[in-house]
Amino acid sequence: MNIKAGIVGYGNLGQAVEYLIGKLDDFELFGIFSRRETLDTNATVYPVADAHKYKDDIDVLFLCVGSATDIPEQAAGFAEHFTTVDTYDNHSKVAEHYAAMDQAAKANDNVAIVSTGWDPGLFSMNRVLGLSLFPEPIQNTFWGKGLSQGHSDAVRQVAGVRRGVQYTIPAQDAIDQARAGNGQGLSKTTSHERIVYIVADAADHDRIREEITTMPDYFEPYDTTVHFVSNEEFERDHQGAPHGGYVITTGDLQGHNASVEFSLALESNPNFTAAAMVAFGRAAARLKDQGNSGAYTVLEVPLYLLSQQSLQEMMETGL
Ligand SMILES: NC(=O)C1=CN([C@@H]2O[C@H](COP(=O)(O)OP(=O)(O)OC[C@H]3O[C@@H](n4cnc5c(N)ncnc54)[C@H](OP(=O)(O)O)[C@@H]3O)[C@@H](O)[C@H]2O)C=CC1
Ligand SMILES: N[C@@H](C[C@H]1CC(C(=O)O)=NO1)C(=O)O
Repeated sequence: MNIKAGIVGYGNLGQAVEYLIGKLDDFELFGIFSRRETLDTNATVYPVADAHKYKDDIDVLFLCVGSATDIPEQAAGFAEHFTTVDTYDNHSKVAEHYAAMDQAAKANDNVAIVSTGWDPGLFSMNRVLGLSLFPEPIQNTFWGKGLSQGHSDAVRQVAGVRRGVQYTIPAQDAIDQARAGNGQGLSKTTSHERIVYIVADAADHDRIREEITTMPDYFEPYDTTVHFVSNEEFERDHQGAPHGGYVITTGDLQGHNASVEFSLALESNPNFTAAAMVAFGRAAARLKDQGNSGAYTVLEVPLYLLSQQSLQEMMETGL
């Protein structure tokens, strides 16, 4: 299958999806849809407002836009015209997003795989797997130390923020407790701190700090520190986007302890997120080709559809 792909949004994630599509022999890039007229790419660039004109040229549209505002405002409109994949990661509003995408996709015989990536995404899959194994599971998720793209996107939406990033730091003793089977009672909010670096005018600092630290869903429950730095410091100290994390599940099986851990160590958060997104793009094209429509979470997509191999090939190699 040769999958014709489009990319909406040419930020960290969009550039990483473009790179990966260029490396894979079952995809070809139709073009990039952006709010900006010129981008640093050799690919064809189209105005994002014109995307619907190319609905018959694209098999899968990768929505590489921000989750804080872009996805809620734009994604369902794309699902009316395209089979889509997104990385929506406002966990408290995933059900709302799924319902909107399901309605738009079903009405137009499209597939929409939502909230791909690693959290939500691969971590979601491993949380379900871990919880399914034990009568009384104890499960904890930890992120970092690293740069959260979703939280960084969220701070960049605050008026007056010229540049911004957010780092997530887990408490090592909490991770140790979880690994020892003592994770019950640990909370994600007390097991992590969030550090934000912002470039903004001094007159706006107090307001920006207040807006960030009280931001629902992203920062409000956490211990969050906001630093204001010069553009030169930002340029010097805040390049790259490493990240990672752990899903740790422990339980007792007839008096025998078991510990299940899924971990990620990422030099580049956007490149890894793109890898998960493109694998689900392959699955989206296949689901559509099989005559399906509507929204899918990563939990509803048969795993073999992500692979470049067929199920038969995987069985013949012994799984
Ligand atoms: N589920 C998961 O595990 C993960 C999810 N994500 C999600 O991915 C989302 C996108 O992340 P990321 O790519 O880092 O966000 P970016 O801020 O880099 O890009 C988001 C959008 O901003 C616009 N943009 C980017 N650069 C510029 C610029 N210089 N000037 C003007 N506009 C710009 C782009 O649109 P345009 O080209 O039209 O200007 C782009 O679509 C995050 O919000 C996060 O929610 C990320 C990582 C993991
Ligand atoms: N969605 C996250 C992926 C992980 C990282 C994270 C955090 O640091 O809080 N939560 O989930 C991202 O945008 O990077």
